[in-house]
Amino acid sequence: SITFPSPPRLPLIGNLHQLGQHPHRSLCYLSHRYGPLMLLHFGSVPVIVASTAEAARDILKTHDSVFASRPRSKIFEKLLYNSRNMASAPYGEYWRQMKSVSVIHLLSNKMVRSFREVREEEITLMMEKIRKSSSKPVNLSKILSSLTNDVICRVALGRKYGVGTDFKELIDRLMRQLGTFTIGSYVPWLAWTDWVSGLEARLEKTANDFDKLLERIVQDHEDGDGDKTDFVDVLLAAQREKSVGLDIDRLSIKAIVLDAFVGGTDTSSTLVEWEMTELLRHPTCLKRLQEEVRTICSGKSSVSEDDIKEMKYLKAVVKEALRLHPPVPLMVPHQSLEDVRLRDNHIPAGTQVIVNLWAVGREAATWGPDANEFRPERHLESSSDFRGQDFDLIPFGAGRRMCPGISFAVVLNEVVLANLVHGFDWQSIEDETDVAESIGSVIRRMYPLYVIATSTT
Ligand code: HEM
Repeated sequence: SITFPSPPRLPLIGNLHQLGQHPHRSLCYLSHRYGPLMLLHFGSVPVIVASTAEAARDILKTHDSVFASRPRSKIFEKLLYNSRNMASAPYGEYWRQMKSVSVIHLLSNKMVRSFREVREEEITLMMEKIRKSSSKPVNLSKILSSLTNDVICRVALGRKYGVGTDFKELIDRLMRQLGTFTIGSYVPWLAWTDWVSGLEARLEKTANDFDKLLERIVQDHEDGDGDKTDFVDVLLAAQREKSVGLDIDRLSIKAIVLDAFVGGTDTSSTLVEWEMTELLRHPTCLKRLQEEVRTICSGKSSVSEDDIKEMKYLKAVVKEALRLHPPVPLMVPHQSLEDVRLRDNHIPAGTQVIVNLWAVGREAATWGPDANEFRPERHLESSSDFRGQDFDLIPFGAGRRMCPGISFAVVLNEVVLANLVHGFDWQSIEDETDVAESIGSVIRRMYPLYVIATSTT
């Protein structure tokens, strides 16, 4: 049986009462007492929590293929096509095919490069919006959220569905519901409460509304001229030509498109939100970054993607923000497929595992006594990266289940941040910029970031 250290638990709810509002913080705190691999119980469900780089390596590298599945979740099943999307599909042939379609056809470096114009146009629009605020406080969080939504809409669907459209309203509803906690998943005999509370009916309505909308979008693509190359076009072409080895049906197409929104929108805007928050709290870092960007782009009205390559401090700022504020701090839960021995423990098939990326990024043993401080300089001399090889920094995960959207996300992030600091001087409206965190699986700021932007161009 699993003998990892365990905090004492209560009958029925297990350790759920110890998770609090910010489980990544509570679990990190517990790991200081109970160790890098702990056993908790969420209701009646045993869950292993890994909290250090070494423990993460055990799960995501040494035993990657064993821990590559996902636990079943009623919410995912209801909202995400019965878990036939990639992110929540159990490990197996279907998931493998979906992932290779995404990695090869949708999110490859070549595809990411092909969307450069979309990024540039949307960033220009964002900069104009901020400029119009003419030194009055502006809600940067909202502007960033609509930027990432617009970019992903254009890339995935071929056109924008912005604020005020059914699509945006539905995405917001879906994201809210995906973060819902269902007691029935952990305490099976209380499952009826989810039904009585109307949750199941609400989930079903969202899933149906979303499906109708996606169905219409796919149909429009089939009826259209077909010379565009958004995700839906690429998937429809692959289906026609049977070129991917997988007989992708209509449902898989809609589920892959849905993954891009669920996995890519909030995560991408949240990262810029935290970068700007930390830069405002650390004016010397902001100044150093502005100097770098403005020197490399002197005389230019905006920053292009070619300019970014030389920006070493920019890359250090991005790494430092990802280390301290990984947008998905507890990753997506994994589950073991078969029995395995992990550090002399027998782990039965079907055991859930959570890797606490937030705790890994703040480990004093790797990052030193100032691990909790924002200090981008620490990355300037180091060659370690966040692409899944160096386990002390794994904000996108590692191994088979690693985020397929990493290149897409990083290019967008770097060019957005560089343009923001190039085009404006920034001033916080608070004495000390707030760092309170939201609840949910993507951790953004609790309150929107209001700032004063003064145009420099
Ligand atoms: C800053 C931005 C992003 C961050 C920090 C991030 C982070 C993550 C993390 C931590 C995981 C879980 C890995 C695991 O369970 O082992 C993940 C999975 C995933 N991400 Fe991202 N992500 C980002 C952007 C994106 C984008 C832009 C897309 C798509 C357009 C995307 C699509 C996905 C998908 C489909 C999965 C599931 C992969 C699987 O289960 O095999 N993500 N991401």
